[in-house]
Amino acid sequence: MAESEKQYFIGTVKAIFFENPENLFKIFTIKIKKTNTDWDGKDIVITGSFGEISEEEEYKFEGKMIDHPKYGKQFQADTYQHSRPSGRKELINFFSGEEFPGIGKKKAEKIVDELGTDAIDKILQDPNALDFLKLGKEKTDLIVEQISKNHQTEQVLYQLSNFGFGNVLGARIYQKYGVRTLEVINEDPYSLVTHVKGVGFKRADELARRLGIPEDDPRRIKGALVQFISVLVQSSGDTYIVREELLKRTIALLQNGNENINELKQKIEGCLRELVNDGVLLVEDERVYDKSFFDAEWAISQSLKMITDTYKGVSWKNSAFKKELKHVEKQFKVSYDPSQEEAIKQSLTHSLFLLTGGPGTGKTTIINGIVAAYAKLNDATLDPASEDYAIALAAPTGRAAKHMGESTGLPAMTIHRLLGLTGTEDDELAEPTLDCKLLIIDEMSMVDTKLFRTLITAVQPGTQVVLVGDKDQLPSVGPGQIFSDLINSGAFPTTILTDIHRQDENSTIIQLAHDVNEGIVNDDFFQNRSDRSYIRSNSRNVPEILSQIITKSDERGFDIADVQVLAPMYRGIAGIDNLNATIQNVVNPMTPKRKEVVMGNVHYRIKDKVVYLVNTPEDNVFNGEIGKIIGILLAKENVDHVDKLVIDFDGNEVTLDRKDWLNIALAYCTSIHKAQGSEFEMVILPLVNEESRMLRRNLLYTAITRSKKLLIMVGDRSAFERSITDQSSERNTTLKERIFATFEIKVTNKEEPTPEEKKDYTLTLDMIMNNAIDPMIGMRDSTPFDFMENK
Ligand SMILES: Nc1ncnc2c1ncn2[C@@H]1O[C@H](COP(=O)(O)OP(=O)(O)OP(=O)(O)O)[C@@H](O)[C@H]1O
Repeated sequence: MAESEKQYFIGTVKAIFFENPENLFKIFTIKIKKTNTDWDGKDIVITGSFGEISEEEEYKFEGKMIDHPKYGKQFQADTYQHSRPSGRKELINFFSGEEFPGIGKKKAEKIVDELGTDAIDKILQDPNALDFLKLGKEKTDLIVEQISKNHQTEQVLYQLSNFGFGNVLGARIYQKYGVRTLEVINEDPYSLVTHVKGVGFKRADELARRLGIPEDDPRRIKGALVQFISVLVQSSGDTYIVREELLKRTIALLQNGNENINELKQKIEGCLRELVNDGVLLVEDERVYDKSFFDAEWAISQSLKMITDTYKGVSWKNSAFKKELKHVEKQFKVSYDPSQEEAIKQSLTHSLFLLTGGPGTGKTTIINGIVAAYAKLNDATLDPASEDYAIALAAPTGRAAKHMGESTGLPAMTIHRLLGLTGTEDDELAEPTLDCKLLIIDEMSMVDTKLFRTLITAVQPGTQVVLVGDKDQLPSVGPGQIFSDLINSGAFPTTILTDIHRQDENSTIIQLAHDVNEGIVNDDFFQNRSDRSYIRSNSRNVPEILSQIITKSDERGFDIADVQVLAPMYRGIAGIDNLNATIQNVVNPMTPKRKEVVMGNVHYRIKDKVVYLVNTPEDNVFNGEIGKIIGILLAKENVDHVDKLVIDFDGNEVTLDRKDWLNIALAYCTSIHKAQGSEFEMVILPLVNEESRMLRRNLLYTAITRSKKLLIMVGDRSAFERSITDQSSERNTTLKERIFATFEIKVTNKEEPTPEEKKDYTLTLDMIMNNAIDPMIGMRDSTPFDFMENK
């Protein structure tokens, strides 16, 4: 075999034994006709991403031989083609065959004489290549269509690989646009930025350059604008971008030093107008929105107005309320304090009520009271099996929903489940309706703009809605700060609970959380108490210290399921990925006889603690749920020939094929964001100076409040101090303004944000023009995905 020649196999597909519909990955065997490798078997297993592969058909596969640790030698194909007739005789038979009526042997000979032995390629590249036959347009088109139909998918994937897209991304692009892929790309490669996850502006830009699209082409400018809006909204959590900021960033990205900046700016503004005309973006005053966020904020405020307008009030008197509350207090063996009593009353007498409070202030106790008193006063049934049952309880995470269900004794579910959402892009288009009279949502701080839009627009006239949460926790991962915007609008009755009721003499964690929330930094924070301690460490020593703590906690009888390490970031020596590997080696190490499967850099073994990263309602597993691996089924041991993991999510056993392992991660250490809505017996919290740009009060507060019994803080003292003193700035949203407008609330004395509250928009156009400032400052080595997701 010549050095430069690629390894190939030509053969007929015998049996396809694995296909992943998501990414076109397939595994099959072929009967070999020809190869330039030294493989001397009759068959070979081929793996790779392919469009349509049909059994009994002949293909040529190019790629390389690999030695799979379990399955032995296989051929990993990176390109493939339907075997084409190549010799003169074969080609003449092909063209004169039944597939092409109207072409006899003579005409077939003519084609090969004229176009040569690569006639098929020539016809695929140029649909006019057959014009010389003078068959007439209709007939010629039919022949060209027939040829391309046979070779289309592979043609597209082949072309995509020429464009530099790997198998996975290429397959994803093909899945989006199908046979129109090349047409779409040629027309506007930047549309990939909007439509295909994983293709960013830079990638589309490289493609555009190859296709000869000029640098100042409007398609390029629009691609940059759309990309920036999407990245900035996701990274900042804002629902819009300040126009000047967007222009600056776009100029900085597009300029190459030669053009006139003012001209470029005008062009960008022209493209911005076109995107607005096309309904992709929306500009209002100095704000630029992705139109879907603009619409969502309006839809939310209008639904809230409908809910308050259609509420008819109550038929019972205050004396009846007082009487029923006494019964409820007796039932729950509790005596509600005045603010708690007021909260229950407000919730029962209003269409929409907001309840916020820190840990242990009695939110759950109040929800119980609301439900019980509501049932009594409205003569409503609490029997979920009854046709008349009309109470819906939900929370953003499975864990929080479970907690709600356990404390009320009534069915509670995730908001996704309640609304029949799938957790995929399709949710954007969903318009569910909610058939209930009382709706209570817990952990409201985690609900983002898009989810709240779907939730609140589903509510029917006359429903009473109670939204409960802790406004001081981290805001939602997705854009928006719904709960605090609703509270700060002042448009709805709200109770802010401040008194701590949890009676545990030895507990100092809750008080610590409240102190952090008030910005109190003192020595007490770093003192060791019976339920919390602080261990000073730099980032390098964090893994070793954590290993020791976990070994000790194991000796003290803590189940690893109850011990949770929470960290702010994925990267770094004290980051989530490294700590997971470290802890796994301590609590669940590999031994020669154990089974293990590997995915990327992650090893999975029986007993490993894992977290689920997406919503799969059909299996009843949701994002953030923690489970334990209880079985590993190797491909060679099962009929499907695929590696499988069996995971126990709290009694719900789910089997995941290898292709679904992207949906899980090791969970000895998770992000603080992911832990929202969950509580753990023991929390270990490493914070180090390297994470300084992430360290904010609400992050530390959220982490501390996840701990029920024991809290161990490890890291740089200054990292903790900074977390307490650095308040996060408000997100930029306009929900409050929409509420003011919809509810016709006159805003007087509108407060200007303080300089610290304003986002850091200090880059001036001049500085960028002079190349004095890196326009990607603060963004280059980090994205929100660094700490929001694990990929
Ligand atoms: N008025 C009260 N009198 C006595 N105990 C109370 C009162 N209110 C709440 N509690 C008790 O305080 C503890 C904390 O209450 P609860 O769980 O309702 O608070 P929470 O705000 O939901 O807290 P978290 O968010 O941490 O779960 C519980 O043990 C509860 O029984």
